[in-house]
Amino acid sequence: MSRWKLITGAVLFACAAASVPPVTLYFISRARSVQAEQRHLTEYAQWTIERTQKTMQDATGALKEIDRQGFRDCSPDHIAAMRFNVMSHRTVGEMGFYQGDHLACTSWGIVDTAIPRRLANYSTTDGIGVHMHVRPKVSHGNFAVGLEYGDHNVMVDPAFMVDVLVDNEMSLALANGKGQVISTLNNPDPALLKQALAQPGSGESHDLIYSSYRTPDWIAVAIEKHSYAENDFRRERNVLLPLGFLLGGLILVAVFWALRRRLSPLAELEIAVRKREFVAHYQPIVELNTGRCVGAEALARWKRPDGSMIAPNMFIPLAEQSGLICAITDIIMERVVEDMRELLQADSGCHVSINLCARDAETGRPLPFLLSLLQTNGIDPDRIWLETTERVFIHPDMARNSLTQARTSGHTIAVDDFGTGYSSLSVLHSLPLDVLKIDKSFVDAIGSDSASGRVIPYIIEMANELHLMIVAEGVEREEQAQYLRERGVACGQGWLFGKPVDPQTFIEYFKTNAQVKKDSPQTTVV
Ligand SMILES: Nc1nc2c(ncn2[C@@H]2O[C@@H]3COP(=O)(O)O[C@H]4[C@@H](O)[C@H](n5cnc6c(=O)[nH]c(N)nc65)O[C@@H]4COP(=O)(O)O[C@H]3[C@H]2O)c(=O)[nH]1
Repeated sequence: MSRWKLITGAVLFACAAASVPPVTLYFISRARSVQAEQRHLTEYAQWTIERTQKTMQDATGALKEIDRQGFRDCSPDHIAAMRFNVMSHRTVGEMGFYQGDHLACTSWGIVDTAIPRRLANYSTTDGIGVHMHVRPKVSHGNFAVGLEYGDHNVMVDPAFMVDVLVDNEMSLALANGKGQVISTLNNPDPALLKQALAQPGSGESHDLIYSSYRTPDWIAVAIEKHSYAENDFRRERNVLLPLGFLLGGLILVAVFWALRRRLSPLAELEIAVRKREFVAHYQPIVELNTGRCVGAEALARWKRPDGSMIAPNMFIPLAEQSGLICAITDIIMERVVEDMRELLQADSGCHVSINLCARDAETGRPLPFLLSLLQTNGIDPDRIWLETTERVFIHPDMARNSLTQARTSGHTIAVDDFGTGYSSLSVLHSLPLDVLKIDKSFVDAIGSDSASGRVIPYIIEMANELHLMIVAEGVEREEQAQYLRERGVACGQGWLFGKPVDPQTFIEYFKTNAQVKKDSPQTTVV
């Protein structure tokens, strides 16, 4: 994924993720405030049913009392007993007695018009017949709830059933167990009441909240305006929203921290190592006297997914610092074997030089891996040169062990960038070295009167004294090649002969330049 895509994706993700906690907590605080208000409404619905049950208890008490007294004759004593019952039960408005299929007398006296007995709308679980909306024909009073037990009935004002002290503009409704409304207080919204009676529990419409409470005989519904939940909502919001913004902020910080980390050069390099995004390019090494190509140095390139190549000086220092260099060395070794297998298997006189970082040169870590790789692919270890730098010689004892091991395995050992370090002659003498590569800075200075230019004959002399083969690096001009040739330097590497190229181009170059060129020391340039 490209850097910009990653940044855009991360910014979008961070914004989306950071908005989740405040938005969620906003809705949670709203839901909590609505739930709190609904609990409050449920309590009112419960109280309404308690009130109804008390009313029923009082009214059925009156009915059972008169039934127990055994009057069945509408005698003055019977009527007096009914009056007494009405007076001693607060919720009872009037009491009546049926004889056969019509009302014979009430607490008001003998009924002289024909009032037929009707079937109750339904019966409660304790056997009381309920007439839901009765207009008392004797007293011409308001609509009442008629309760019937045996042959007696009572008229109850439905307002008693919802006689609850409500706050705000709360409205109440009481219905029987089948959802038929018996009494209301403060005109509850009909549509919402219908919804509340149809499904148990709590709910809301855009401006109202309701809660219902049920028993087998009764359903009570309490309804009020949404705005009454506002106070709770404000309180909840004041606590939860800052927490939401804090969490959102933490998410932003975490995402940007992760993004920064992901975009850091080290993270990029780690991913590149994991994805094995490294390839080797090969720079020819040429025999100066004959112009014959004798091998190449494998130079790492970081090949990005978009095809661009990153030069080693951009990532090798970080790789060395972070320890990722070990993995990169292994990848390059594998690439060399893959790329050059056929050339190295054939007795073509071609070698490939692989760079070892200082730590690997000291510890010898990659040697067993390299050896098994070469054995598996049928390549003689003497086809592989190992390049190390003078830095390794700070710990000559460690370097001696691993370099000896490498040499015993058959590899040629070269000291790279020679002249840039501070190795003494005695240290160099004590180490198992085969090749000395003169650093480009000295080759650049050939022909000039600079200090570097004056040093090069001494480096050559020292290498000869130590019986080391010399490869001069960074040869760009023919006069440099001529100078080196005249002083017996065996090989050169540089743009004069060829720049580092991809494996296929190098193989073609090698095939063209592997023979001795008698006429001209120069080779075909890639
Ligand atoms: N201007 C100029 N430059 C020339 C000329 N001839 C060669 N060069 C450059 O000099 C460097 C030679 O490699 P080095 O001294 O081993 O220096 C290498 C080596 O120290 C390190 N390196 C490269 N690949 C690896 C690797 O696989 N492992 C390790 N540990 N280090 C590596 O990175 C350094 C730089 O490599 P490159 O950028 O490929 O640069 C290469 C090469 O492209 C020339 O005539 N003119």
